[in-house]
Amino acid sequence: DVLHVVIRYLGEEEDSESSREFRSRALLAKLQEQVKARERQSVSDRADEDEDHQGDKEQKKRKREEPEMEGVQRKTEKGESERKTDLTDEVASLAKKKKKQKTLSTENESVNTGNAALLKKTEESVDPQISQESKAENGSSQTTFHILGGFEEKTVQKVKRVLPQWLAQPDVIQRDIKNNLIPISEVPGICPILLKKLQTNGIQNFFPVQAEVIPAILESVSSGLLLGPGGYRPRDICVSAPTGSGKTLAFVIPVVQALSMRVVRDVRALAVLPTKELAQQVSKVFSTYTEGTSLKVVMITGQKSFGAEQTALSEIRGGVSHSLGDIVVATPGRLVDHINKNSNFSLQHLRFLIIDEADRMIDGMHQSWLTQVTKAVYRSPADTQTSVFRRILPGPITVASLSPPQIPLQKLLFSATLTHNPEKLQLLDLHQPRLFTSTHSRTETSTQSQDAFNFPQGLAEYYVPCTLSKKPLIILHFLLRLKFSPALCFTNSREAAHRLYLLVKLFGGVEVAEFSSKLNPSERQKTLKDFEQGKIPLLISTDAAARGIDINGVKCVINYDAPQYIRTYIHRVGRTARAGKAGSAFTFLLEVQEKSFLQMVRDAGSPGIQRHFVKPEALRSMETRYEQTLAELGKVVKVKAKLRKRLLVMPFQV
Ligand SMILES: Nc1ncnc2c1ncn2[C@@H]1O[C@H](COP(=O)(O)OP(=O)(O)OP(=O)(O)O)[C@@H](O)[C@H]1O
Repeated sequence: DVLHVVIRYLGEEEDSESSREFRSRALLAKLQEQVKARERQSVSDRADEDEDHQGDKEQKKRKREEPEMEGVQRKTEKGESERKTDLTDEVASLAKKKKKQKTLSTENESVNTGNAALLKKTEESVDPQISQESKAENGSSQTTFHILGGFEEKTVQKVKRVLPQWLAQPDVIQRDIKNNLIPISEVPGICPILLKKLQTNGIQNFFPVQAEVIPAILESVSSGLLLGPGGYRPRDICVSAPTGSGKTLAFVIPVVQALSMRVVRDVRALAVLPTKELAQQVSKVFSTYTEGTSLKVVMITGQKSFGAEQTALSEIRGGVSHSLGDIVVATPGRLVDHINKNSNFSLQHLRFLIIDEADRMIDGMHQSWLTQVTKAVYRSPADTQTSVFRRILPGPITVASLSPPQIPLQKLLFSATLTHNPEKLQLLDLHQPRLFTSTHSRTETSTQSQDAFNFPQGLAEYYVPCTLSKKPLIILHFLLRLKFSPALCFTNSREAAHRLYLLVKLFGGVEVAEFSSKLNPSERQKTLKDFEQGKIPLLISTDAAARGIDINGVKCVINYDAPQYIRTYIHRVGRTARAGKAGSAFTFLLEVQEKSFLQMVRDAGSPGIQRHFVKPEALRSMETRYEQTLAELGKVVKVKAKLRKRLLVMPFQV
C-alpha cells in the first residue's frame, strides 16, 4: 500500500516530454543556486554574530540604523514577556539580514525577496500594544506597525463540568424493579446448575441490575480466565444502583460461573467490604451458590484468630503451599495483615477484585489497602523462570507488553452511592471502565457539585418537625399507637443509641434492642437475627447497620438524629423498601435543621420528602408516664456512672 504520495510541481503547462525535462533541469539548477546563496548568507551571519559581541559601540550603531525598533527593544529590557523578546530579536535579526542582503549578488534576489516578505510579516505580527507604546515614545503618529484588533472585551463563558465519556454516557439500569423483571432463563450464559440453584433459592426472575451486569461480566471471561475478549485486558466494571436492588447477586452469579471453569485451586476472586457484618452477608451468598461445586469460600475479617484464618486459607502439601480458597471475602484491615504477614497467602492468580460499597472503600483509601493488594497481585513469583504466565504491572499496550500471556485483573465496583467524581475514581486506577447506573445524567449539566443518586422506587420519605424533648415520645407514639414495626431507628452516636434504648426499655410496652460497636460480633449477629425474625420490633442502632445490611421485612426506618451527610441518609433509608418492596422513612428534624436538610435531600435527587406532623394532643396521654421514666432513667444513669467510676479506680487501689 502507498505510504506517501509525492506530488512534484512541473510548471504551468505540461506539453511535451522534452520540454518537461528541460524545465526540471532548470528548476534544479535554480534550487542549487539558492542553496549556495543561503550557505554564503549563513557564513556571513555567523561572522556578524561574532561582531555583535564586540561591545556597545556596535549596538548603538545598529540602534541608530533601526530607529523603529527602539521602543520594542526598551520594552523587552524591562522584561515584559518572553514572547515579545523572541519577536523583537527575530525582527532585529531580520532587519540586519535585510541590510546584509543588499551587498549580496543579484542571483540571490528571490531569497532576498522572500526574507523581506517575511520581515514585513513579522513586523505586522509584533504585538500591537508594543507598536502603540513605541509610537507614544517616538511622539509621532507615523508608524510602520500595523495595529491588529482582537483585544475587545469578550463575555467569558462559565466553564462547565465535563465528565469523562464513560461517566457521562453510562449503560442505564431501570429503577423500577417490579415492572422490569427478566426471567432467569432469558439471561444468556448461565449454566443449568446455577439456574437450578437460583430457583431453589426462590429466584425466578433477575432484577434489572442483574440482567445488565451478569452478561457484561460473563462476556469478559468469554475467552477463558487467562485472556480478556480478543486477547486484551477486560474492562473494569462500575455499578451504581439503588439500595436493595440486588447488586450482590449481580457479581456472585457471574464470578461463580466463571470460576467453575478453573482447574487448579488458587485465590481468583477477592471481595472487599467495609465491615464484618457485610463480609459475612456476602460470604453467605457466595457459599449458597458454590455449594455442591469444588469452589471454596474463605472469610478473613478478624472474626477468627489470625492463625485460624491462616489455616483456612492454605495448607502445606509436599513442602509446597496450596490455597484452600477460590473466593476470599475480606475486610481491608485483616486483608492487609495477611498480605504482609502470611507468606502462604498469594494473590498472584487473582482474576476478580470486587469492591462492594466502593465509595466507602475509596474514602477509606488512607489505609492504602488497594496499593497493598495491587503489589501482591503483581508480585513476581519465586519461580519466574519456570512459570508460563508472568504478571507485570500493566502499562501502555505495545506488541512487547502483549506478547507474554498475562492473567488479567478485573475490578468490579458496586455501590448505591458511587461517586461521579473522576478525581476520586482515579484513585482506583480503573482500566477502560464501563459504568452501569440508574442515576439520571443530571451531573453532566448541573452546576451543583453534589452527586445525584436514585432512591428505591417503593420508598416513601417523610420528615417530622419536632423539639429535642419530644423526640423520644414520638418514637413511642410510632411504635405503640401507629404500630410502625419492625422499625430500625438510627442515632448519630453510641451514647445516644444507648440512652434511647434505656428510655424505651424503662417506659415498657415494646421490645427493644440496641446495635452498635459496643456489642461484640456474636452479640451483633444474634441481635440482627432476632430483629429479622420479628422477636424485636424496635432496633436502635448507630450507623454500624446503615450500610449494606440486608434485613428482611424492615417496614420503617426512623432517623432519630438527622444524618449529616447525604450518603448516610441514602444508606440508612435504604434498609427498607428493598427488593422492589414498599417501605417508609421518617427523619426527625429540629426547626434549625429543616431548611438545610431538606435542600440536601432534594439536591441528591429525592423524588419528594413529605411533612408528617405529630399533633401535641396525640402525645399527651403518654406524658405522665414519660416524666416518671425520665426520672428513673436519671437514677439508672447515675448508678451506672458511679459503677463505671469505681471500675476505673479499682485497678489503682489494687
Ligand atoms: N432476582 C431476585 N429476586 C428476588 N429477590 C432478590 C433478587 N435479587 C436479590 N434479591 C433480594 O433482594 C435483597 C436485596 O439485595 P442486595 O442485598 O443484593 O441489595 P444491594 O443492591 O446490594 O443493596 P445495598 O446497596 O443496600 O447493599 C436481598 O434480600 C436479596 O436476596
